[in-house]
Amino acid sequence: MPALEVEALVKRYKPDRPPAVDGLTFTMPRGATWGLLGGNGAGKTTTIAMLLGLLKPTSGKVLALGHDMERDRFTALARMNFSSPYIALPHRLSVAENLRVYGHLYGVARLEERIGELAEELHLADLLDRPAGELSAGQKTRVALAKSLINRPELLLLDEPTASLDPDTADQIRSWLERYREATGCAILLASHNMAEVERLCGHVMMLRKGVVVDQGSPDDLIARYGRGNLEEVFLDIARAPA
Ligand SMILES: Nc1ncnc2c1ncn2[C@@H]1O[C@H](COP(=O)(O)OP(=O)(O)OP(=O)(O)O)[C@@H](O)[C@H]1O
Repeated sequence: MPALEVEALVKRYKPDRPPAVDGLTFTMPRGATWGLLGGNGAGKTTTIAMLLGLLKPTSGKVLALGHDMERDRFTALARMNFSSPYIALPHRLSVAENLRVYGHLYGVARLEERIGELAEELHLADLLDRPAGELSAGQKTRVALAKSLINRPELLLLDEPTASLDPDTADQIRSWLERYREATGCAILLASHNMAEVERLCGHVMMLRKGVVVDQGSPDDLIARYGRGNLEEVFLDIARAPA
């Protein structure tokens, strides 16, 4: 069974505006890491919000780990998780309290042990007693990632997973994500503007433009097909092509 099956997904926010996502169809296998790329406003966040069931699609269908997100959302959500720089954690709660709240929501067994593991792996030990609202942007990103892993998800949706991280920390997080995927077989869909990150982590990328996938393939395939030296150059070619 695939991690995600998405069929003809459409989101139209306003009847007089073009759809933000316009007929997205794809099947992402278990254990894969895929990238969702596109310029500002291409529809990445809207797509992720629909995949999570946070936003109701205008039409189309999403099956996450075999569960229909319209009818059986809560069974699917227990086995998946997400992280986004756009969703703030409760500000007054400490980092540890935040992780406890989410851990309880997901019914995580041996929660304190899990929080300890994540604190060690993501170097959060010094932050556990600090209020989430007082952290720097990069520290918040790491805490959001810890939150997204609290229930050992089988499907992880990451919107800009290394936003605001310094190059050293971002590199550690990417290595950690690779190890997590290898150890657990978790499927990861990530939206990112960092092409080097996508080239390193993703086996397949979908290029979105105005809510439509205009090209897709492995980073190596795309680079070869466009006759370019890296994914950033491919991205620029696609983004600047006439509509
Ligand atoms: N709540 C909303 N109401 C109306 N239009 C919206 C809403 N949210 C997003 N849009 C529009 O939908 C389109 C896609 O936006 P979305 O946030 O999904 O893009 P994105 O690819 O994530 O962009 P970015 O890289 O800037 O984060 C944009 O044209 C945006 O203006």
